[in-house]
Amino acid sequence: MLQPQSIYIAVVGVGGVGQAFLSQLQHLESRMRKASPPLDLRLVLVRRSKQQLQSADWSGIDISNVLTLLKSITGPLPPWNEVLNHLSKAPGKVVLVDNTSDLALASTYPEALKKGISIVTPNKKAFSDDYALWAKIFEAAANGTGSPNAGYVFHESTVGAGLPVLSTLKELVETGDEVTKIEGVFSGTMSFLFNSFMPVGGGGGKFSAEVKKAKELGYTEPDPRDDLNGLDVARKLTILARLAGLKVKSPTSFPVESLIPKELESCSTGDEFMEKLPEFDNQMDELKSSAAKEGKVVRFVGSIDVPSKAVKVGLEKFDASHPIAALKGSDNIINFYTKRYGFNPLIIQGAGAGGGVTAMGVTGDLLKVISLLKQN
Ligand SMILES: NC(=O)C1=CN([C@@H]2O[C@H](COP(=O)(O)OP(=O)(O)OC[C@H]3O[C@@H](n4cnc5c(N)ncnc54)[C@H](OP(=O)(O)O)[C@@H]3O)[C@@H](O)[C@H]2O)C=CC1
Ligand SMILES: N[C@@H](CC=O)C(=O)O
Ligand code: NA
Repeated sequence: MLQPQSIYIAVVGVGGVGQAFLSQLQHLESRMRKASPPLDLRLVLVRRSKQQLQSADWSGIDISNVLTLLKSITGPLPPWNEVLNHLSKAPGKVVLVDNTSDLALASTYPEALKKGISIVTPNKKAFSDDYALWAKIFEAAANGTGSPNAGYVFHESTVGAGLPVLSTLKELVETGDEVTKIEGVFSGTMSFLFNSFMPVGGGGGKFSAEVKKAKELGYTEPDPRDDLNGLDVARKLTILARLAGLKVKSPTSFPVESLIPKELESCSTGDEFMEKLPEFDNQMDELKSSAAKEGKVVRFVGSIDVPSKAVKVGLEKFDASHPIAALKGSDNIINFYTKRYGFNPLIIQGAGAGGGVTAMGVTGDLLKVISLLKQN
């Protein structure tokens, strides 16, 4: 009998998104095994910050037992360049799933792609840091201008988690529409915070308590200061602006409003910051009552005006009847204004953070890579 084609999967990061991804991978692996023709999706490497588990002979790791197996690993973490070299010698195509928020790891994507390793990731760093890294990634990738033997790269979950934001924008651009403006709520954490701390109609909890909840729900970045300083939204807008054709230099090259109180800017750890944040709840209460006096609520939004190349991120006041004011939970709303859609934007709305919905975007990207690899 003909052996099914094998695709080798390496996963880095097993936090909220990584664990949800592993459970979706298990589901996909079983579906692909029964498909016609069958496909063998084989997990061959799992790595976290201090441990790595590797399938010695490419035979695969039992997905259901990964976390327990990882815990038993001791000893030093192998250097990442050695891991990439090892993966490039796999007996078939390799897909690297980066579920970390590590910039150093993201900076090795061009090298991995040139070695024929495909990448799917929710990690925004590679696509939103210096423009030079973005350019190197797409010069190396087979779905950029790289060699057909190079790897493919997809990163849907870097904006709006699993919502089809990047695929929609790419299709608008590739089918010749002209995107003039993109605006909305791009952070699940910020959406959750303002929807629960300052709901339409009044009431709401203490700001610092809502930040704690957002972290517990898995919405925040590993360090919640990366959400509250506006940089997470700035990174998402950088990615969208670049896909819309603007060569945005970096996420700090345009105005970004931070919600970090001045006095807490010097906190050395995220834990210290979380501990001291309740002392500043009064500042956010003042913001809430001043907006309420005008019959409005405040929300954290972003926009890209393509013709003027203006990108900005920060707080804005909205009437209670505005769709942005009426968002619930961790919902994002992304409005694409284009020549084809005229005055009424194409709108994408739904949960913009959380392990399951983010992993869905990553698994969806894996499916896109599988379908491309099957054609080769
Ligand atoms: N949470 C969400 O809703 C969304 C998240 N994202 C993105 O998804 C990514 C993961 O987020 P999330 O799962 O919430 O984060 P977590 O903090 O829960 O998990 C991060 C994981 O990455 C591992 N890790 C960190 N640095 C390294 C490294 N250098 N080498 C190997 N492993 C490393 C950590 O290891 P260890 O377990 O040892 O600590 C951990 O397993 C981030 O880039 C985030 O921006 C995108 C959209 C939505
Ligand atoms: N921390 C981010 C996670 C998704 O990108 C957010 O809250 O939106
Ligand atoms: Na998305």
